[in-house]
Amino acid sequence: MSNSSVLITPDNQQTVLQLDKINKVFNEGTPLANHVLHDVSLQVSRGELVALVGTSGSGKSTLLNVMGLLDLYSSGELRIQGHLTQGLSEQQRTQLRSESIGFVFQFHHLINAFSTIDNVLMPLMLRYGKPNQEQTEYAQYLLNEVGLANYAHIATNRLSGGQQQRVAIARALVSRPALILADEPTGNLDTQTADEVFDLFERFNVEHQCAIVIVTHDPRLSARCPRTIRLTDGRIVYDGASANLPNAFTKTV
Ligand SMILES: Nc1ncnc2c1ncn2[C@@H]1O[C@H](COP(=O)(O)OP(=O)(O)OP(=O)(O)O)[C@@H](O)[C@H]1O
Repeated sequence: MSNSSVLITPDNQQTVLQLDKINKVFNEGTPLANHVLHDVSLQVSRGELVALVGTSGSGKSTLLNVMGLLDLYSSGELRIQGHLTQGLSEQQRTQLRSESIGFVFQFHHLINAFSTIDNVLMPLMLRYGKPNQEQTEYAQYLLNEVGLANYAHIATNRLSGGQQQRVAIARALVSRPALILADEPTGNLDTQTADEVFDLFERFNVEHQCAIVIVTHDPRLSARCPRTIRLTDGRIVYDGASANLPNAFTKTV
């Protein structure tokens, strides 16, 4: 399925994520200092589906963690839905994160002992406490959407890997975020299941108009994203249409 139908026009285009000259130095000021991100500038608008690619160690996860306010950056400016993130307290960062961003990781971090629907509701429970009827109905709607309508009350450790990743996607969407950040979400799935999980990202991207940035080593999946950003040694070396990615940059491992 192509994503070319995304309804972005100049009128409703809205910047969800903006990075200006972001640098990240681990262990700054120590002999172990490691300058991993170098002047990374990019913008992601509502409804975009973006692949973040690059060889192992190029800084993809570091960049995703910075974008998601899971890690601090060393210099530059980062805005999420127009909010400047510099100088926010930990509590404010957590609030902005939980209001604006949904995460999907390779290892989905579901809580095994909990039912599927409680896992989906977890971000809302952490924020608001006991879920209300509208929230529960929305979680059930998302489970229907990811093909798990009948699994709501089954413990997640009884689901297959692909099913668990579907639960993680529903969980990422439950707070209706403007941005989904996914780090190798299909990394431990077989090809067919990876394709099916990716179909869901495409569908939610179009139907909910959430922006999605997805780290992947799989060139088949990055080719399905209209836009690719490629990192080499923590620098953006390509940012444009995936279809125009130079051959020299198609290697994603
Ligand atoms: N907490 C940390 N402290 C110091 N260096 C780190 C830390 N986390 C990551 N790095 C370094 O940052 C660089 C980029 O790592 P990162 O995990 O972002 O790469 P990646 O492109 O996601 O790699 P992969 O595709 O293998 O997951 C590596 O050199 C790594 O060693």
